[in-house]
Amino acid sequence: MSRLSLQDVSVRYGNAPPVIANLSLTFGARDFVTVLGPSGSGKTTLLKLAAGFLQPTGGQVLVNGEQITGPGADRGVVFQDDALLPWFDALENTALSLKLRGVPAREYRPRAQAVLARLGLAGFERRKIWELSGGQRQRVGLARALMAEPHFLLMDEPFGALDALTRAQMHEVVLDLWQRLGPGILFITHDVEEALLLGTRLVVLAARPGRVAQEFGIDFGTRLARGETLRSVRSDPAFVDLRERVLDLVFTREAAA
Ligand SMILES: Nc1ncnc2c1ncn2[C@@H]1O[C@H](COP(=O)(O)OP(=O)(O)OP(=O)(O)O)[C@@H](O)[C@H]1O
Repeated sequence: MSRLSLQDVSVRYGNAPPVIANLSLTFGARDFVTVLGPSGSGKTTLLKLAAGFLQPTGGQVLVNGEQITGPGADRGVVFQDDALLPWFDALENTALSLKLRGVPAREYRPRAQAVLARLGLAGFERRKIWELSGGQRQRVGLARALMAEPHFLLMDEPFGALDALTRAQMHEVVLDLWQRLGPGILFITHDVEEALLLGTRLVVLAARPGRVAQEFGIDFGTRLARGETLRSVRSDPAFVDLRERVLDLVFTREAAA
């Protein structure tokens, strides 16, 4: 089973104080780790380390015990600004990495079509990016990340710009693909409810330097994925209590920083 491990990592930009110090975090297939923390606590930096876009100045990032040296097909990345190419259609954006590698269209088309259909975009393959809604664009971003059948999905506030209803729909999409395909997910968010509703583990970071303040094991996402309603989960006293505790933890620390 695949495991991604950040071991005692630190990041320092130039001579400035460290942005992340001695942070350790390991997750594997079927883990859904949500990461919450005040602005500047190093959430995006953490994701860049896991993606291999950035090398730590101390410590190691390992996939299955091997130190990573850069991005890899085993790790799919989704950002908030989905970085889709507006002059390509949904299918070409989905298949972009295969297209760039020279894989012929007759091979990448059916694969991209299947992934788009899984994300509810059957019939939208030929639409240009500017002809899609925000939620549909994020689905294309997700489809692109899924094309290589990654073992890990790394998501940086992917739904931050969406309205509440579309965001709730995207939560269902992500929980469904997590349940069916089982990648390990690292999901960065600013939103306490989102962090609680999706994850199996919630990691709260503290700032200056970025480090793990606390970790909680949670089952709300698993319950939603199994069919419990959002209303029932959100009104569960365990959910309400934990939301208050986490809000306290994040905002008290933010105020103190
Ligand atoms: N390339 C860079 N050069 C110098 N400093 C950087 C660079 N990238 C990030 N930083 C600094 O590192 C710190 C952590 O940034 P990061 O984006 O990881 O935090 P974050 O928790 O994701 O913040 P936010 O919630 O505001 O997105 C910030 O103080 C930021 O200014």
